[in-house]
Amino acid sequence: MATDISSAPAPRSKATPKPRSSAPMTTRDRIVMCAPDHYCVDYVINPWMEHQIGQADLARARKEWDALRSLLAQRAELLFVRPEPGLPDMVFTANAGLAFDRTVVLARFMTEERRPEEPFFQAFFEAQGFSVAPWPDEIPFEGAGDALPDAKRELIWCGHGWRTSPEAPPLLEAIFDRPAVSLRLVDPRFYHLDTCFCPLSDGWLMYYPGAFDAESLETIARLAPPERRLEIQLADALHFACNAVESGGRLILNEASAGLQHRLREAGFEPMLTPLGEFIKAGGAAKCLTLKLNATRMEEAR
Ligand SMILES: NC(=O)NCCC[C@H](N)C(=O)O
Repeated sequence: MATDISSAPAPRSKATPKPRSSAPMTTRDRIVMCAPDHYCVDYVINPWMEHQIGQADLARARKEWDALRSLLAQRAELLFVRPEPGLPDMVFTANAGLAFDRTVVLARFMTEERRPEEPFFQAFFEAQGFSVAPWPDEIPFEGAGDALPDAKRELIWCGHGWRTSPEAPPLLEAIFDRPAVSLRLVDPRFYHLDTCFCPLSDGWLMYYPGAFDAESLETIARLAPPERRLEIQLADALHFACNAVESGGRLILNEASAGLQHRLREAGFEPMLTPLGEFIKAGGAAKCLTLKLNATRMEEAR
């Protein structure tokens, strides 16, 4: 994969960290969410859900989700998908698909439990005026849970190994006309790429190395210079620190150790913690509860 990293920016002086914005000041992120009206854990499709059936507290989940929504609404435009009874994981809109400009690739879920969500997400995108890119039914793809745009490098980081097929990245490359870099996930606790990897603005990458095979770590090292790599410890990864949403100049996440928060500030980010423990019972946190509609052109960003 021939991505040129020679234009990577020089590291900012550690003495003068400044919060940065993930988007030009004139644009606001557009983010899709789905209210937890029907949220619960009533099946097990990842290790986080084991022993959690019936354990999610809906009132507390609603409070956590409302707090996340309020934080995001201060600086982003929010759009809402209608929650459907019997589809408790619809709250995790990251998995609905991957959208750029007016085109969306819809999820083709690996697990039977989540496949019934597909038509509802499709209806949402069509109502918003998106065109749905054709996708082969036999190739699982779990949307922006496993496909993370990197604006600086103009590529898409793609995870596979648990939920998304290794055949997905070349298809995404063709549809979105940008490189898709494959990373293999090897730890079942980090079953989606967004649970262990987070591309940030200015080419920064925050990730938990233990979630990847050796070849994938080499790929990351080849495309990102050490001064732009923020490797995190298992304890932070288990608190879903990588499952962060960068929006409006802030980095919103469930939890991060004091050490990680310090490193993020040194790198110029403004971490903002908001507890999401009820959703971690189903294996998701801030990033999973959101889907950014990516705009590559100013006129599309609104
Ligand atoms: N990691 C994500 O992008 N989403 C979280 C999905 C949680 C859901 N219970 C699942 O296993 O598919």
